[in-house]
Amino acid sequence: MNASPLSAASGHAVPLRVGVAGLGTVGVGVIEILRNQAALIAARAGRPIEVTAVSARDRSRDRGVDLAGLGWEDDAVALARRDDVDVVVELIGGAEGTALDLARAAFSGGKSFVTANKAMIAAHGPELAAAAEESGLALAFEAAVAGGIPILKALREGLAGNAVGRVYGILNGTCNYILTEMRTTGRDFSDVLAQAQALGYAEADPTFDVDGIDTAHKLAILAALAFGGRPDIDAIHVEGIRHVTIDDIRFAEELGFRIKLLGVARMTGQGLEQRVHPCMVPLSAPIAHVEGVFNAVVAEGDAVGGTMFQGRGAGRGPTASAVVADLIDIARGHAGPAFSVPALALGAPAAAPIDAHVGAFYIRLMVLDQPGVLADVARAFATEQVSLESLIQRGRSEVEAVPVVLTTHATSEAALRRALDTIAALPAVIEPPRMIRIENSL
Ligand SMILES: NC(=O)c1ccc[n+]([C@@H]2O[C@H](COP(=O)([O-])OP(=O)(O)OC[C@H]3O[C@@H](n4cnc5c(N)ncnc54)[C@H](O)[C@@H]3O)[C@@H](O)[C@H]2O)c1
Ligand SMILES: N[C@@H](CCO)C(=O)O
Ligand code: NA
Repeated sequence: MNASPLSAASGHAVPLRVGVAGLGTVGVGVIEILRNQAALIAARAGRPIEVTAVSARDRSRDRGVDLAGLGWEDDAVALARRDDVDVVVELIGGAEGTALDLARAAFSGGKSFVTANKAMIAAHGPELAAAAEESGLALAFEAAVAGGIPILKALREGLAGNAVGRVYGILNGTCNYILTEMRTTGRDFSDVLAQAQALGYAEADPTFDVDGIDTAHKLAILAALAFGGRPDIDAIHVEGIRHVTIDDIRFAEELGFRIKLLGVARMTGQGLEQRVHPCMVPLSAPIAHVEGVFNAVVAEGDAVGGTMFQGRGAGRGPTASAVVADLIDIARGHAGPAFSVPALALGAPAAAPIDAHVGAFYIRLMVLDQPGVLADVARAFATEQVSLESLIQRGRSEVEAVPVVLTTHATSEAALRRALDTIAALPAVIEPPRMIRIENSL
């Protein structure tokens, strides 16, 4: 257990002593905020919060923060055994390995644990929450979802009186930054990704960002808080943004949409639907205008209706802001359960398959403009009872491919996929059809 906030003998506030593992983008940010705002934080927490020890890979590296006077551990797990550490903050990353060893060691060593590691919480959150709760310790991970936006607190506390029907959002700053820069500058994907990495937004392995995996980790955690189940990454249908082209972005604008990578979790008659994929979002929806590194989360409760939270989802200051808020909760002595119910009460809701999804679709085909092609395409949709809403064809060439863009009315995903299989096999369709789901109900 942490030391009690007030020393009985002196009446002086006892500091909360923090060990930080990982001194990269976020770790350095946490040390900076705790130092730069020490007086304000002590006043709010009722006692000072002080970093006493750190662990990182290279002791000699200049990180722009003064580490003099701090304990140093080459092995991060050793932080969990130090007498001068009450709370361990893990900012290394990775679902397994050192991060997980450190989390387990913290709880067995009687220390609370704060992390920004969504990969680990999505995979092991319930086990770690149970270990914390058994010992009266805190597990907190506000920084893991939507960076600086206090969305986990909002779901756990502010919306606690609501049954949530749907929660969705832009949960990856790197992807939103890439899509925004592609649209506004016309630059290509890899160029913009390198910039997001330089700004400290991207994961150590940026395929986690661009392939939707990071969004899925965050959605699994959000859904767990919103619907009271264990995070279930395997139940999430995941697609990333690699296939989104400048052409798609331009067609979207023309059709009155903007392309966003969304994570959506919704309770349906067939179970909990969880999906991560690029979406065509109507320009009239507020979330269409959340740009750059900004994230947004919309949570819909039965009593409150829709609520939207917006802020920076990645980067040093925003992410460290959330870590420090968790530390202040722990210093105050009211961190609450890690999820919105005790870990042992987390359920396992049935998963609705993606084929059961019903919605409108944007389809882009690259076709040779020969007589009869569009008739064949239209017939494939008609056979599957897929009703078309609009069609755009650009250019004219019987030897070079031209784009044909179609949008559908609401239809079942299973029927749409069968139609696309038929269309992909047409000789005049020379690239795999590209499909982007349209979200009209935002
Ligand atoms: N950067 C962001 O915007 C952001 C936002 C939200 C969450 N996160 C999460 O925060 C965590 C840290 O991310 P980051 O961007 O600061 O990463 P980073 O790569 O900048 O920093 C990680 C640090 O950990 C150190 N490290 C690696 N292995 C170690 C070990 N065994 N012992 C001690 N130190 C070790 C590395 O040397 C590095 O300095 C990750 O879980 C990430 O998913 C990052
Ligand atoms: N790589 C993540 C960091 C924040 O979790 C992002 O781009 O959103
Ligand atoms: Na957050």
